[in-house]
Amino acid sequence: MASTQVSDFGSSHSVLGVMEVANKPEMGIPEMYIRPQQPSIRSDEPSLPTIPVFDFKSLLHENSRDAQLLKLYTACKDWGFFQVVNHGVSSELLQKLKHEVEKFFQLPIEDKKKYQIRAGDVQGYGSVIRCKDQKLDWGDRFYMVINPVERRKPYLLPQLPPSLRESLKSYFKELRKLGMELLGLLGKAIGMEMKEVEEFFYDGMQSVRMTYYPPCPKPEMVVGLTPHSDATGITILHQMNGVEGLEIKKGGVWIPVTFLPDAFVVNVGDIMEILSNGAYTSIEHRAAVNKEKERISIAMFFNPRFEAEIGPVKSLLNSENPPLFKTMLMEDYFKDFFSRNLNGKSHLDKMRLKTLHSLKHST
Ligand SMILES: O=C(O)CCC(=O)C(=O)O
Ligand SMILES: [Fe+2]
Repeated sequence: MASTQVSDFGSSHSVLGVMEVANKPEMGIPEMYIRPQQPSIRSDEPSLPTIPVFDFKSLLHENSRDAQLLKLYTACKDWGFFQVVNHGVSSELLQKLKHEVEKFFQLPIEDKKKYQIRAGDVQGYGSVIRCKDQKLDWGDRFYMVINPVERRKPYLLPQLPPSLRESLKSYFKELRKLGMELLGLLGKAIGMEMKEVEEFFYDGMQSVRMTYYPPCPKPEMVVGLTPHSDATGITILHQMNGVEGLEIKKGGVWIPVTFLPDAFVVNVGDIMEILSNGAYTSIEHRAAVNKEKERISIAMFFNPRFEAEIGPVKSLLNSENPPLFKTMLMEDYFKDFFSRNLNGKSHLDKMRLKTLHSLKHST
C-alpha cells in the first residue's frame, strides 16, 4: 500500500482505517487492534471529580477577570483540561458540521482513498505505520494542517466535498478567534503580555484531526486513541455527536470526561507546558470506544509559528524559576514529533533539561 519516501515530516507508511473491519463483525477483531492488557485502572469511585467549567463570556468580562484568571491558572496547573461553554460558536454551525463530517466518514472507502496519507507524510486520511508490530487504534481519522495556508495540501481541503469544506472553513475561522482569545487568557494568567503571546502564536501553525470511532464488539480489547499528551500549544476538542469516550489520566487513574452539551474541551499541550516552564501541565489522555454507538470528535490544534523558538518564556524566568526545558525551533520540534509514535508524554520528556531544580521537582 505504501513505499517509503521523505516528505514534510519524517517517513512512514499508512493504513486507511478500521471502519471496514467494524462493518464486518464476523471477521472478529484483527490481531493488530488487540492491545496487551490495557493499563485501564479506570476510576470506579461513585462520584468522580470533573474538569473545571468556564463560561467564556464571563472569562472575558473585566469585572470578574482576576478571580476567573486565578481559577483558569489553577485549572491549567492541576488538571491541564477544562470545558468552555457560552463560547460564541453557534449550535447551527456545530450541527451542520456534525452532519457533514458524519456524511464524509460514511462515504465508500474508494471515495476516501484519494485523501489517504501518502508515503512519508502525516497529513490525510488514515493512520501512519512506523514499525512492523505497531498496534492500531480503533478509529478512522483525517488530519491536516490548515495554517499557514501555504502548508495546506492541494489534495486535502480543496478536494473535500464542497459542503464539508465550507462548514470546516467557517469552523476554522471561528475557532481561530476563540483559540487566540484563550491563548491570551492562559498567557495572562501566568503573567505574559498579549504581545508575547502573539509573538509565538499569531498566524501560528493550526491543524485539525477529525476522528470517527466505530462501535466495537469488544471495546475493552482495543483503544480508540492511544494514550498521549498533545504536542500542541492548546487543543480545542468538540465531541460532535454527544457520545463520550475521552479519558484523562489524573493521579494515576483514568477519569472519563463528561461533556456539557455544545461545550468545547480545552487542554494544555506540551508546548504550553514548555512556554509556562512547567506552571501548566499537559495531561495524558486517550479515547475509549463502546459497543453500541460510533463516536465522532474534532480536535483543533493551536501552535506557535514554524519560525518561533519554543522554550520557557524569558520574562517568566529568574533564579527562583530557572528553565526546565530546552529551546528549539518550532519547525524542528514538529519534525521530531511526527517522526515518532504517540507514546504518553515521552516527547515532552525529551525537551526536559536535567537541572538540579527539575530533579527536585520530579521527585
Ligand atoms: O477524540 C477524542 O476525544 C480525543 C482526541 C484527541 O485527543 C486528539 O485528537 O488529540
Ligand atoms: Fe489529544
